[in-house]
Amino acid sequence: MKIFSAKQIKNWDSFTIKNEPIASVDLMERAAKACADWILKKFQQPTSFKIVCGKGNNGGDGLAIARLLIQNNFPVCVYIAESPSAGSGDFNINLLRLKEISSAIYFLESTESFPAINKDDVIIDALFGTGLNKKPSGIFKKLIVHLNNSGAQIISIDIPSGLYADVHSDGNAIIQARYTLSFQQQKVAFLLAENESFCGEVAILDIGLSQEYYNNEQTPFELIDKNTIEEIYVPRKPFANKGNYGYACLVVGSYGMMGAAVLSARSCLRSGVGKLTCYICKEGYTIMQTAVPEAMCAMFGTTFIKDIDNLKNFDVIGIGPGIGRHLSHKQLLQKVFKNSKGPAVLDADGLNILSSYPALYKSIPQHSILTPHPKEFDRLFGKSENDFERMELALKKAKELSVYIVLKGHHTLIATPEGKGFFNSTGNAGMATAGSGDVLTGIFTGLLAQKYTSLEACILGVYLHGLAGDIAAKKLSKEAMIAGDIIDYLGDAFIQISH
Ligand SMILES: NC(=O)C1=CN([C@@H]2O[C@H](COP(=O)(O)OP(=O)(O)OC[C@H]3O[C@@H](n4cnc5c(N)ncnc54)[C@H](OP(=O)(O)O)[C@@H]3O)[C@@H](O)[C@H]2O)[C@H](O)CC1
Ligand SMILES: [K+]
Repeated sequence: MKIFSAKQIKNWDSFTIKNEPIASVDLMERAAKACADWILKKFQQPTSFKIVCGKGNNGGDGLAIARLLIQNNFPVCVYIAESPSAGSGDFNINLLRLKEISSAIYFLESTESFPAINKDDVIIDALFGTGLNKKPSGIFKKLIVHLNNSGAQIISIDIPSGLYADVHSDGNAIIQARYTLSFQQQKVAFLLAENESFCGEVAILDIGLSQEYYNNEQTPFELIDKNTIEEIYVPRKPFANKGNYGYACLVVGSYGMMGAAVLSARSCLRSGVGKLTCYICKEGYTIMQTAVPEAMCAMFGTTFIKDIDNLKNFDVIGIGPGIGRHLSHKQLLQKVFKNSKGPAVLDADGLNILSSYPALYKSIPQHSILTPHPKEFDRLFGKSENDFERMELALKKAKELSVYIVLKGHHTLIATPEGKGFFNSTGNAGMATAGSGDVLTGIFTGLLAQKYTSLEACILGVYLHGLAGDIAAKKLSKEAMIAGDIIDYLGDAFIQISH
């Protein structure tokens, strides 16, 4: 699903109003009804709502929600933050409509007029939406702090007030929502870790914005969903043999880190690869042959891999999990880069070694997949001040080096050489566990070997990895699940995407 900027969302709004056609106040009513329906499902009597509104359309949504909740017999007080603005047209229409059924409407002109808030109250935050155009200051800033300090649950309408939808919200006072009810689609700000404490649980509500605008509008950002996966996933052919599904190579493991090697080998095989050889150190031989009998082994070095050969035999090479940082690994990387038939997969210590030799960056095979977590990313490309800056840098570097950068996180970002950014929608905090990244490397290597393109392998890989993690968390809990469980549930994940 495409993700639009605040400006594009505004245009989407106008396009819908003009072409559906629908009066803007009726579109606001549709948005408010979607929010009220969600709230009515979640909260029972005798919840008391305090709705805090600005004077733009976000505030208008708040007023319409107030009316709908009152009509459902909930106690509702409305507070409007005063400003010199006359209020948007639809705000004013909704204010008149609300006044007909309620007198509990208060204007906040100073901190003295701020309401006392009970911990059991539920606050609905409709102060600012996507129209935020400067840092909240003065009474607005104080109001945001007052609401955050109240200890009451906050539901933000469209976006937590104070947060920008698609740029870094540098030091802004921002509402810390328990829930954010946003319209039609995710916003980039919701997908970045730096905003986790503001957005809470995000629910996306369908308000019927124009499909035509959605189809025709271009954007660099997408959220990977079921539809994206349906377009990519290729079911196995009935007459297939293992030769049809590629020959992968993993350069993995060292003394004390054979677990990473085993995890990546198992996940590579569970991703459907035809054949796999693991390049490992001698001391890992018995471990690998016992733990993963389906994989073949080639051995070099005693405690770590010293050298490799015959790389031309493989359709794809994955390098990194558990190899440690040894001086000779520079040559190892050079050999892999030189002998790779196509794109390679680089992870963990593979990336750490690479970051010590920036001169090697230019020789990374075209369309290779680099899978750094934020710290590895910073080591490779330099520190970023915030998540937006890191995202932009990932897009720049992916283009510059003609590689796919998979920046791992809660919503993993795939930065492509074409300048696009795909966010993953599967996965959970239980996957923040040792070995989870090794599993992902195995999956990418397995999918590339089966002739998925690098972009397809990235998208399908992160989605399957997250989905298997979600299934594991459901069965075992986020706490108890370990990386090996992600592999164990890869089969269920494949079954889900193939139906
Ligand atoms: N397409 C949709 O998704 C729909 C969205 N709706 C809702 O509309 C808002 C966006 O409404 P908009 O009126 O454009 O903007 P806001 O309500 O967010 O606020 C704009 C007003 O606030 C003032 N402003 C902005 N920043 C500040 C600040 N830091 N301090 C003080 N005041 C601020 C600004 O006034 P200026 O005169 O200063 O420019 C604006 O007046 C969207 O988020 C949804 O909630 C529709 O209801 C349905 C369709
Ligand atoms: K809001």
